[in-house]
Amino acid sequence: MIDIEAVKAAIAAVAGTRATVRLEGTRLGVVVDATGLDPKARDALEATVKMAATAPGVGEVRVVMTAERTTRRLIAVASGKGGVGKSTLSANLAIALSRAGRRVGLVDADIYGPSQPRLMGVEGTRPTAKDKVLDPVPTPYGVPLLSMGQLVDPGRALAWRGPMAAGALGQLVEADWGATDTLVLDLPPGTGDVQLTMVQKYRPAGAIIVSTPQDLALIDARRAIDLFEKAGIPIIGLVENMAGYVCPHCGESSDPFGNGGAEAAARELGIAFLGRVPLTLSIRTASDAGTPPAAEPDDVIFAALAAQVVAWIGKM
Ligand SMILES: Nc1ncnc2c1ncn2[C@@H]1O[C@H](COP(=O)(O)OP(=O)(O)OP(=O)(O)O)[C@@H](O)[C@H]1O
Repeated sequence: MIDIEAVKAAIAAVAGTRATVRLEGTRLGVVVDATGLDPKARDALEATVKMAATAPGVGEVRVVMTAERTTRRLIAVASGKGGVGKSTLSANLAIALSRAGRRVGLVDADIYGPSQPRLMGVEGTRPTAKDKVLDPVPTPYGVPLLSMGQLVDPGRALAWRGPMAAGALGQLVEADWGATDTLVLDLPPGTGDVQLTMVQKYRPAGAIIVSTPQDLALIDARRAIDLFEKAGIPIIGLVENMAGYVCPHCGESSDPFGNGGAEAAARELGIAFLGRVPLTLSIRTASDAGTPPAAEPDDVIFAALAAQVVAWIGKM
């Protein structure tokens, strides 16, 4: 005999008025209104309701979460030229977004130097596939990953033109991402045909441009912005990487390339300025060792960038 009132009380204790309970024979169905919850809170509520519903005599428990599933958004990270820290930023932003409550996956589309498997601590891991659909590789940071480097041998993709690169990107983006709601896309550096074709075909919701202080006087950042404007993709904003040098010995910060230039450049270009990431030895060593600094409990730098991106997504 099932004590339905006790079961209802147990469910109400964790879900309040969000839950509606129905018993058919020994089958218990619970419909939970998940409106307004972020993806992680929604998962957590589903798990606690399931636990609360498991009572003596109950055969099967079915929990149905209502409210629309959020659509998966691609957030592109781009740079006008190589070596500005686009991959480092993509990895750390993906982790920081995950820590901010989003369900995040990372797509490494950088055919010229796919570095995400190393940055995310899963170098040498190959994804499996089911019916030709790839299964993203889990990483120690709760952000599953697919990388061009896991599909093709280094060097082979270098000569690809746009359509081939976009075809390969399709396998990464259309993989089995499950409940992932945000895909951070690490684009190849530059603003040529490969990047334009990828962007036109997979239409990111928005783009983040990474630049360094010494590039800002140059036209690279502007070229990257033009690329997205041409494709009709909104720019989320500009991140200045390697902004100021933090001495590993005394912790003092200095600005060999001046200070405030990026913010002024963003203003001039008519885009938002998302923040600066300093040039520090620890960012380089931690990233290269596969232990991204955004995963550290005391991270504030990448968390602040992620907060801006979450706010931008919220306004969409
Ligand atoms: N803020 C930083 N402080 C110190 N080192 C950094 C910082 N950002 C990136 N680096 C280092 O700079 C190098 C280049 O970074 P990264 O590979 O992320 O650049 P990229 O723009 O993605 O390059 P590519 O165009 O080759 O893909 C790496 O060794 C990385 O560890």
